[in-house]
Amino acid sequence: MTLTLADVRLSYPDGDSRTVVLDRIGLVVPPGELLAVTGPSGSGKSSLLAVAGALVTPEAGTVTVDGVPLGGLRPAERDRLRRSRIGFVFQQSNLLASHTALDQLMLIAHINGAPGRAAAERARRLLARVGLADKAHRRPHQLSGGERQRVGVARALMGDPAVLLVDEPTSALDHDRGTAIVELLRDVTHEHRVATVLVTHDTQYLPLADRALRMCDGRLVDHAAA
Ligand SMILES: Nc1ncnc2c1ncn2[C@@H]1O[C@H](COP(=O)(O)OP(=O)(O)OP(=O)(O)O)[C@@H](O)[C@H]1O
Repeated sequence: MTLTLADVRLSYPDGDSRTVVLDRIGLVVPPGELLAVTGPSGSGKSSLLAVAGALVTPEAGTVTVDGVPLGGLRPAERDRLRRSRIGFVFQQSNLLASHTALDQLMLIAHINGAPGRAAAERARRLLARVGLADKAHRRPHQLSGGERQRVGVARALMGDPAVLLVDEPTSALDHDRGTAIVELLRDVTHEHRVATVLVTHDTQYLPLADRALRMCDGRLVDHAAA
């Protein structure tokens, strides 16, 4: 299984006590599955992504990415695994203003130490896959919000991740463009056999996912139980 969380617990100090943000989370996301996670503001959705993405270390429990338990890794090894096996797509696409769409992807190839011709071909293929073949040389301000998110999806796939973590990608988009982004995420999840966790406030997108769970006070529950 590509992404596994077992009995994961995270809390933050809150005055004299602590607020439990993730409460004994168990989750398995297999390759090729788009899992949508909804839930009210403050319920722990972003914290779940931070722990799954090796950005925050939980107090208890284990997170396993692509067969590797994160708990046993030194910080440098964890950083390497994050770079090589985990892709992130953010609420705002977080693109570099001075870089073209193609350069945003090539930056990943540079960071991973393989910026050659094969990487350039992969970058062009991915941009074509997200519908931007003819806009590869545009900078972010020359793209629409939906197009910027498409670049963000292509960039996240550039490093050939096993896990894709997506935080509110539709929040700045209207319904049609939001639907198109979630459908794109579902399709590339299937094609690239990545394990994708999509956090969204918006329950209208849930039918597009392969599976949907709800965060409720730090627990992950089925929608029927929420
Ligand atoms: N670094 C931190 N220190 C202290 N408390 C934190 C920290 N990060 C998050 N929290 C708290 O943890 C809880 C869960 O936050 P989280 O961002 O995971 O929720 P969320 O479901 O993603 O919310 P939203 O939908 O508003 O983005 C909140 O009560 C938040 O205030």
